[in-house]
Amino acid sequence: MTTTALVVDDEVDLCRLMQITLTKMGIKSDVAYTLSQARSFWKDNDYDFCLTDLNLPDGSGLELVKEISDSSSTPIAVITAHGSMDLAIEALKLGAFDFVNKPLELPRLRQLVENALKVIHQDNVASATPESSPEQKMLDSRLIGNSAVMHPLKKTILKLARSQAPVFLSGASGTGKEVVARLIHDLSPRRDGSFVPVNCGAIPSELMESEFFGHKKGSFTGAVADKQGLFQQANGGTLFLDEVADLPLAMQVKLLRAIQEKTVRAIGDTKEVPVDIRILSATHKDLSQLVQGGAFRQDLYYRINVIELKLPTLNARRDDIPVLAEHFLAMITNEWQLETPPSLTNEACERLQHHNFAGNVRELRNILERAVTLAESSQIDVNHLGLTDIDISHAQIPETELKNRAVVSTLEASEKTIQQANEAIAPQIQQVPTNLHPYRTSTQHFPAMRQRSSVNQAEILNPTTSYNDEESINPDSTQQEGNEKVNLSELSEGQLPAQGLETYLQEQEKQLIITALKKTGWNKTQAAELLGTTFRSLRYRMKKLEISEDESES
Ligand SMILES: Nc1ncnc2c1ncn2[C@@H]1O[C@H](COP(=O)(O)OP(=O)(O)OP(=O)(O)O)[C@@H](O)[C@H]1O
Repeated sequence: MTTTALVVDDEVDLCRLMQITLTKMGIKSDVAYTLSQARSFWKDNDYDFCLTDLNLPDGSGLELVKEISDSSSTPIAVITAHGSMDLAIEALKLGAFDFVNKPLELPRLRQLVENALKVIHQDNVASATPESSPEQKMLDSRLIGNSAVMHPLKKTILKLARSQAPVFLSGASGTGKEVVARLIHDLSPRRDGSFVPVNCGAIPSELMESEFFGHKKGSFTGAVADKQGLFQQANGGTLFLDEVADLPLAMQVKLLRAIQEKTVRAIGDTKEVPVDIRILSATHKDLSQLVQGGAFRQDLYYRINVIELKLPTLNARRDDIPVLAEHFLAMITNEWQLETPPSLTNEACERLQHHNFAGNVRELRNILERAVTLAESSQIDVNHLGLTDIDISHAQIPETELKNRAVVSTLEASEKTIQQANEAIAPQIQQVPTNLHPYRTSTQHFPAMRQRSSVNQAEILNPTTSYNDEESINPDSTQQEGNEKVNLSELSEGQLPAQGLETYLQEQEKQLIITALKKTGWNKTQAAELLGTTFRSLRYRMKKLEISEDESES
């Protein structure tokens, strides 16, 4: 079937040029010279896409964008006067899928039309198989969750994937911003191009320009060969600026220019190279606040934040926890090549649904990975989860307040708040799960506990027991017999680990495992016993922490 298009512009010559281009691409088109004519054509015909100028004799093309986007899924693109970026952004916000500047460059026009054709093709496939379009399947298999908040989110993602508009993904850490960015790319007409993720906070500022735009050989000391920048790597695809809030101000100016001009110039090069990229960006920080404080440029913010997509926290979609857990357990089974797929007991699943997830979906995945290594069988029960915060189902406390009260998650909570939390919750706690495995001691796992060594905190971990440091290393004293005690924490009173909690814990874990292995002459079965864990778990940890027998020499 022939594709049909409506072209709207009051410049006769330009319309003719566009029509010739479309005909060459196998597309039949009608031309309207005014807004009212365009409306009338639109009413009487069934076009596959529309291309409109914004400046029409009897009104603005933005009206047409709004009317068509509100009433159909037909892709509509706009033609803007050179430099009128604000109008282009407004059109994208209203639902236009792309824009092209005047004076019209034919390669750019062709590229826009090709993207439109891909979107039309996707729509045709989707309408032929409404229940299971390939796009819907991809979305459902990679963005897990069917809760009430996820439905509109998924619908928006499908819509945004068709557009070329820059999308800003906001939301707390671990909510799935990168997952969504990849999906937007893979569902878009750009899917055949590259998805290039870049962690803006991880590039040293002196290397940033070269990383983004590339360099020519010899342009500075150390530039031993030509290097392609990230913009060029993403040409034809998507550039994902993760942690965009961490861009230094000087780099923000250069980035803005490249995004606006759609050209880049490598360090040491004399010519600008055109790039065709879509920008997606994300941060867990409040970017608008950074703009207000002067740490982030308003013009760049405006340019990358054409459409904001806010991702919900896991606490706001607890209904999704079982299905997410099932998904991660299946992934773990696959990745670790487990013979028997692990599963959660009903109690464990319920406990997870009542956990305060400060780290969102990432935290859930980590909890499950740990639980699988700790469980002796394929059944994961509550004690394997190692959750030491308060079961929030028992406490009628608002979520925001709980966030402050969850001792594990918010180490910065004040002494007073923790005590208040204990007082409020203590009567309702029957048995807070404590994982007394040596690897998961309170001292080791929660270094900040030491600095606030009040009885109340210990009660949160176990209301019936208060540990001193020695006991917390291994409460099972029989296992400690004959073994010298290991000083697990090198932190002095009031200190937090400079290297961050995860690294600190990993170092401690490694130290403990090596100690046990040394004591048993590197016999893993005996070392596992000594550590009170399983052979399988020890083997996994050794692999994860890259402990090899070579270290027996050290
Ligand atoms: N809805 C989801 N379905 C399946 N996996 C998910 C989902 N959301 C997040 N994840 C998983 O959780 C982990 C964290 O996700 P991701 O890196 O996308 O989060 P983020 O919001 O970008 O985090 P950060 O702000 O820290 O960079 C990843 O392992 C990801 O695969």
